[in-house]
Amino acid sequence: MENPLPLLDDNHFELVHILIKMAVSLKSSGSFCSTPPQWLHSTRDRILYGYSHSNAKECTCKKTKRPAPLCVKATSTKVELDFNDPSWKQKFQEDWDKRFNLPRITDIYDLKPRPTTFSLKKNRSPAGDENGTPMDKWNGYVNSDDRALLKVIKYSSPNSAGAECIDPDCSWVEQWVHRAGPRKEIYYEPEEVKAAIVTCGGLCPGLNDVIRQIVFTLETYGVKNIVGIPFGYRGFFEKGLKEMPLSRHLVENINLAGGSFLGVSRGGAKTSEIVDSIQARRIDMLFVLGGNGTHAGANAIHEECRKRKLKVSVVAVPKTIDNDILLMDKTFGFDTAVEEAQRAINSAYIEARSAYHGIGLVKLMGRSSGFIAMHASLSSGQVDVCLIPEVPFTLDGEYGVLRHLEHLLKTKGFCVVCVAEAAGQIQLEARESRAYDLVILRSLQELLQKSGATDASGNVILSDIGVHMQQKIKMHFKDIGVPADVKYIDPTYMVRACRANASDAILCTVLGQNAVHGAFAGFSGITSCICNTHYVYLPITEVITAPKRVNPNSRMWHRCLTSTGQPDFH
Ligand SMILES: Nc1ncnc2c1ncn2[C@@H]1O[C@H](COP(=O)(O)OP(=O)(O)O)[C@@H](O)[C@H]1O
Ligand SMILES: O=P(O)(O)OC[C@H]1O[C@](O)(COP(=O)(O)O)[C@@H](O)[C@@H]1O
Ligand SMILES: [Mg+2]
Repeated sequence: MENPLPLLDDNHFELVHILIKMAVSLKSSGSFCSTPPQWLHSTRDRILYGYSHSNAKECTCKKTKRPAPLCVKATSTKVELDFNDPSWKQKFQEDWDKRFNLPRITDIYDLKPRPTTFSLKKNRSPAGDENGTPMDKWNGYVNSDDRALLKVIKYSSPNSAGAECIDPDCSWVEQWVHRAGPRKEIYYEPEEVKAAIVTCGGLCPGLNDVIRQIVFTLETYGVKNIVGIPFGYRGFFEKGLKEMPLSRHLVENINLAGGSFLGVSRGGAKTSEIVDSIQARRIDMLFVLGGNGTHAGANAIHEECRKRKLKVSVVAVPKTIDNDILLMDKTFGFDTAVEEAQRAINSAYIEARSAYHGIGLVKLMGRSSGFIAMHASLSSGQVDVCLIPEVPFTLDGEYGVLRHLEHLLKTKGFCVVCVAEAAGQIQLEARESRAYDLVILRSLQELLQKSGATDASGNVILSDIGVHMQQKIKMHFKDIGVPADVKYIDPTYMVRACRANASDAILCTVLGQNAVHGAFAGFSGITSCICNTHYVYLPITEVITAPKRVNPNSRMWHRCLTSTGQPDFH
């Protein structure tokens, strides 16, 4: 097949860089820096970015005509901040509060709450316990004004490792998000509630743990009508797929196995048909377990329910081994995937170590980010080269990976390479254009052909970087006449089909319970997650603007480099 993109030399490459920046600048209709920002995150109507000091004088804010580091357009309400204005921080925070405000069914309905039926003190009625102690003296509930801090590091300079700054001085700005948990007042009559659970996307360790906890918690509130929607969103409209009644008894042991008790699927999400089905089935609460695609779907369902004025709470729980959802510490399943992945790395190490000039090669999943590869490399401690999509690399040439492998065979006698599924193949997306995306585009051209094919959900189907590298390594050592024994391991589906490990099982338990508390509190269009070690609710809109990626300037990536000892490969 013909390469759709010509190979570019450095000058042309710069030119493409400039053209893309112009496109991004037009698309986001915000100010844009003429040199690549250190980090940038934007959507069509929102753009939030920071600059390194070295870039400080080089671009201009569209509205204020000040140098770009003095302005940031940070909100969906299009607030543009002028950092010379002494009240910029207050403006930022007001806007932040608006963005992170949780949508709730009372936004469209005038509903009166009722005292909760959720109590861990079994013998107390909402009116008071047998000793007359009123429920409101029991401090087991989360107050609606409780908040958790999203960021806790105060960077003293934008040049601090991994710094994420709002203004050029990297001032301390409080970014509060809503604390998750049971509220004293609820907006549903549990006896009348019909609750549904659906699991979408690819498999992930912990799906069954979350399903189980949602059922347990719903029953604790007094819900009797709980159903599972089979095979993802497809189960809402595909004829012949029947909803499954769920109870504590039925789901008691499902956490002992991996996979999803309800089944999963990709694609086929037609929001209006799904909402028709929700209406016809008289579902009041919908719990959606999935990744970024599923979250986008959940938000669309939430919006459509609002449009139709349906009293339905849509609450998501972030699932993906890729750990690629914004703002949260991690998604459930990620820890387990890393643990399994390091077993594959260990096997590759043993094979390589035991062979004459052995090269162990492991490919790990991650559709758009290298978190599993980075963490498995760190946890195993056996990796000499870790390649992730966020960091550019070349295979050939003086600074290429192959030359380094030669060096490792010569000095150490063997080596282990861990490559992330998307390494060298991240698509350039204008809305999240970063300096290194452009280099990745180049390495994509050098490394692989793009087929342009997508899966049923619209995710780009990547080329097999593992097989490609295996062939390249073999050919290279044959060409230079050095023996090399390459052993390639692809543990892909083994990594995600297993049951959750201990830390994921706890995470699933908390997130599942909190999802139910969120629905009873009347929230909708939210996700139940962990941020900065605390359990919180975030509006779905804030977590789906782009996939989360490894920050090459972060301490974690630097630690990975320290551990592998690899050089820059470009
Ligand atoms: N932008 C979107 N809007 C609505 N539904 C979506 C969107 N993207 C994906 N979906 C639906 O969400 C489900 C899961 O998406 P997928 O990308 O396969 O997995 P994941 O949610 O794990 O990322 C699929 O049924 C897909 O059709
Ligand atoms: O072969 P499948 O089922 O399409 O899944 C492949 C993808 O699933 C994942 O494991 C997880 O993806 P999701 O979280 O989007 O489901 C990716 O790492 C991988 O690219
Ligand atoms: Mg996904």
